[in-house]
Amino acid sequence: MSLIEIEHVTRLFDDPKRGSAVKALDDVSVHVARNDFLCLLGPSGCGKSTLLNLIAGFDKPSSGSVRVGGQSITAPGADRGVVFQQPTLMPWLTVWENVAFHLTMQGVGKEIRRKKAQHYIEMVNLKGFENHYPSELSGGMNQRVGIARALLMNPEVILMDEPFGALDEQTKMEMHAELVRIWRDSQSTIVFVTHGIEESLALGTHVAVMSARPGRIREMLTIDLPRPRDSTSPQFNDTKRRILQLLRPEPMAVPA
Ligand SMILES: Nc1ncnc2c1ncn2[C@@H]1O[C@H](COP(=O)(O)OP(=O)(O)OP(=O)(O)O)[C@@H](O)[C@H]1O
Repeated sequence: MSLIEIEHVTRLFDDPKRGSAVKALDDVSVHVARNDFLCLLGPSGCGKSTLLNLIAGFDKPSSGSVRVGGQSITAPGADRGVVFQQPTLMPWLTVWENVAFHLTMQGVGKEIRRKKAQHYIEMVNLKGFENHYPSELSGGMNQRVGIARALLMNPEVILMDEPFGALDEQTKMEMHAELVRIWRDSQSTIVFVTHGIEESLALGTHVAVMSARPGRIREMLTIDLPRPRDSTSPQFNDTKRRILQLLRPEPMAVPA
């Protein structure tokens, strides 16, 4: 059984201003196995975030079903950690307090919170910054705090919506290496939204290439390139070319 099962999902959004509806997803079916690293790749507006939000439980499909671990998703849950493009940290809390934020909400004592936070702070390579505030860190470091916060809940699935979109190329590449290591160490399952072809190939075990309006899965690719991924290798570039072909707009049917 797959850990995540998305079956024939359609999501329509009402557009009352225009008296119509937007079909953000159209009959999307995706299965994600435990320990997979799935990248959802496609142009702006193809429904990547909509699909991620359905798995997170922030939204419900108009038709079809979304299950994680065999359970139908109706709301957010501790089995799914979410990392957004902006790390949404509390500016008045230190790094370790931000990482342990969910435990504070659960009324867990300070000593246990501190200890648990430390484990994940070290996992994301932020040792020494425990008592810094978000404003004292770089964008990449803040994003790592957000990742540590999601990992601390030990979720079965980590959902990431363009988490490195705001970072410069150099930092992004460092974060890719870091995230692959974290994914391996924590043996988690990741669904990662991106519009970057190279990013999807640097990270994923699978890439779901989506097409725009209505959002559909054009193809699910298995990426079995050796790690660390070498973006100059012929195999990497062959796969990149294949994805570029898939991302080209589908030709309109020509009347006979
Ligand atoms: N809450 C909403 N109400 C109305 N329309 C919506 C809503 N959320 C998304 N949409 C529409 O659904 C479509 C898919 O949006 P979505 O944000 O999922 O795309 P995306 O692939 O994540 O785009 P981007 O890469 O630009 O973030 C778009 O046409 C968008 O306008």
